[in-house]
Amino acid sequence: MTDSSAAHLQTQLTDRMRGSRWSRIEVVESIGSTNADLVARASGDPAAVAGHVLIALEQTAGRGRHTRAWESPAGAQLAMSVAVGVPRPTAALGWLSLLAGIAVSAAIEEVCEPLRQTPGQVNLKWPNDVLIDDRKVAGILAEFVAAGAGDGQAAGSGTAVIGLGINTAMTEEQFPVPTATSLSVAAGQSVDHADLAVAVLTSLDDLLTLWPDRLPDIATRYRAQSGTLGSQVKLILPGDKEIVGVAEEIDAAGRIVVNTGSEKVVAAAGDVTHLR
Ligand SMILES: O=C(O)CCCC[C@@H]1SC[C@@H]2NC(=O)N[C@@H]21
Repeated sequence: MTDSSAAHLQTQLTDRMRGSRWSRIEVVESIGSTNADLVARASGDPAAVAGHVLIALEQTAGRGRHTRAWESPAGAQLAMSVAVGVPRPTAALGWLSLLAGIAVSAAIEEVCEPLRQTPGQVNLKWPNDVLIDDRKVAGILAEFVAAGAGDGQAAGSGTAVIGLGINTAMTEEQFPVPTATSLSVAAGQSVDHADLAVAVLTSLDDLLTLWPDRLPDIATRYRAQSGTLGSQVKLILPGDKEIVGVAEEIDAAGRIVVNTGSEKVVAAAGDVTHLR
């Protein structure tokens, strides 16, 4: 029988990620929110938490974008947060969550053979929803904790906590919305959480070597994986204003640029629907 305990997963991951930027990997059976936990730790000692990874087999108060709740039923999702040191102020902070989307979609394609066969079947909806056949399989929430005045770090520096939830074994009955999916439903394959976590952490490690100095290289990879860029989209902006247009590009700050025909709207946040 395979050992699916938190302690076993932690030992496997610590072993397999040795030598990477991920200096400490912790796996817990249950937690409120892995993001909330790392954010709290980063607020106490920002420098000490960079490189930490926290995984939970279950979250009881998972956090989604726009203060929504996020469901993480026991054993059915890879729920993981990583802490990344941000040593100096940068306008490219928004790219961290986009970069995480690339890492997640690449990892899914790596571990799910059936999904690798059809390029574009796994794609990204701006900013960082990971879709399979237009249904959401993974979400990402990046939060920034600025270093306090007394931390001895440069102003504008801090820690980014990037949280990601990948629905691995969730069933149709467990989906919070009909537009959700999981790897088992979409690919008909059960995925080993250790293999998936290693693939995500390795890909993140690689992509972070390009951030923030080589944004064009990250942008090229984002565009290749994006279902949004070049498409006709509906964008609901904070405050509920709706626009329709072609998603043309992502700017240096990670904002989407939508051309409505009469103007170019640049948005840092919002909800996109792909129209075609
Ligand atoms: O699409 C979204 O709304 C973002 C969802 C992010 C969920 C992950 S699960 C691990 C980490 N901990 C949380 O509380 N949220 C993120």
